[in-house]
Amino acid sequence: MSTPAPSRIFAPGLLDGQVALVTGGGTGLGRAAATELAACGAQVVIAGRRAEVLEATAARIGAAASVVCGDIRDEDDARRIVDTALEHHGRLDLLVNNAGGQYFVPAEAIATRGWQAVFRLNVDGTTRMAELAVERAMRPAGRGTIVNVTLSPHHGLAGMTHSSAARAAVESLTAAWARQWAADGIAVVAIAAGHFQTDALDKYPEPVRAGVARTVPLQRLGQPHEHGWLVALLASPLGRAMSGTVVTLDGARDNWFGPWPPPTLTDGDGDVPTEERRPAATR
Ligand SMILES: CCCCC/C=C/C(=O)SCCNC(=O)CCNC(=O)[C@H](O)C(C)(C)COP(=O)(O)OP(=O)(O)OC[C@H]1O[C@@H](n2cnc3c(N)ncnc32)[C@H](O)[C@@H]1OP(=O)(O)O
Ligand SMILES: NC(=O)C1=CN([C@@H]2O[C@H](COP(=O)(O)OP(=O)(O)OC[C@H]3O[C@@H](n4cnc5c(N)ncnc54)[C@H](OP(=O)(O)O)[C@@H]3O)[C@@H](O)[C@H]2O)C=CC1
Repeated sequence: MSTPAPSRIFAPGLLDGQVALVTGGGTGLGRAAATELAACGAQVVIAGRRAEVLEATAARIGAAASVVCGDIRDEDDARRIVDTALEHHGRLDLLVNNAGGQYFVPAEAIATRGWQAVFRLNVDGTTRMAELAVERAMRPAGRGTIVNVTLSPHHGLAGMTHSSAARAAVESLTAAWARQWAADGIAVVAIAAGHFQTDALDKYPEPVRAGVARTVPLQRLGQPHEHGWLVALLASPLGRAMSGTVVTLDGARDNWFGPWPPPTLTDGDGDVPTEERRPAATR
């Protein structure tokens, strides 16, 4: 097994001896975070539902990475994910609550089950993982950092209103947990991510994808390694001092505004598209 290439921007050994658990660590932003954490010296445990995706990422990272399969929406799976990390390494310094998502849909077309699905994943799953990491690893050790990754909800996410509400809830939980767990030596920070170039964008309706970079004042999508750098920074001692903070990483996208629906998004009848359902086998 190979050792990871050193970080391009951080001092060698910044995170030596640290153990990180990254949910959704097999793909996109989670993979970039796990890769950078390993490059800084951390041991990384990556979690998700698909073994083959996780194994491929772990092979790319090398000996610093290990894999645990599970669904963060399931209580038993979530506990097993945390316990596996602890059994392998005897400690857990960092939880990156990265697994999350939603589907693109006009607000008035969101079914109750769809609203619940988005909350189960983004709010309930994130909460479950944070509480388990605190109870089983961080509080007993008297130290730890939790990084909650959200999609910035700061100006409302038209086209993803369920996610807008869910991500705002996670930001609020971040502030509350930071106060609640401070005496246990635990720091909690959120990253409000803008729009990043990951494979996950392929699932959105074509007109949404086509216009997405233009909604970023920097005029380009964020690159996953930039997100990885921020996660590594928050895993460093500086992250502990930032507990309770939401860090926005978005190329100034929070400053962008425009009409809803954007003229480029509607069809001849003025309707906004909803993204295609995933095939049943992958749900
Ligand atoms: C380009 C613009 C965006 C740029 C920024 C990018 C931001 C990102 O976050 S990219 C990362 C995206 N990644 C993901 O979203 C991955 C995770 N997402 C999911 O797993 C699903 O989207 C989920 C959150 C809906 C959870 O899936 P699951 O619990 O498996 O839910 P089901 O597929 O069983 O559906 C339950 C329920 O939800 C409604 N629904 C789901 N998908 C759609 C859809 N495409 N259109 C309409 N309705 C949908 C529906 O009500 C489903 O109930 P049933 O119809 O009874 O099955
Ligand atoms: N790309 C972007 O522009 C932005 C993304 N984000 C957020 O960043 C995070 C990562 O996004 P990105 O990498 O682009 O997208 P992905 O869809 O690739 O990432 C989602 C990851 O979470 C895992 N996951 C999903 N549901 C569960 C579950 N129930 N239990 C365990 N793991 C799960 C998936 O793996 P598996 O399916 O195998 O379980 C996958 O690895 C998400 O929260 C996303 O919403 C935020 C802002 C912008």
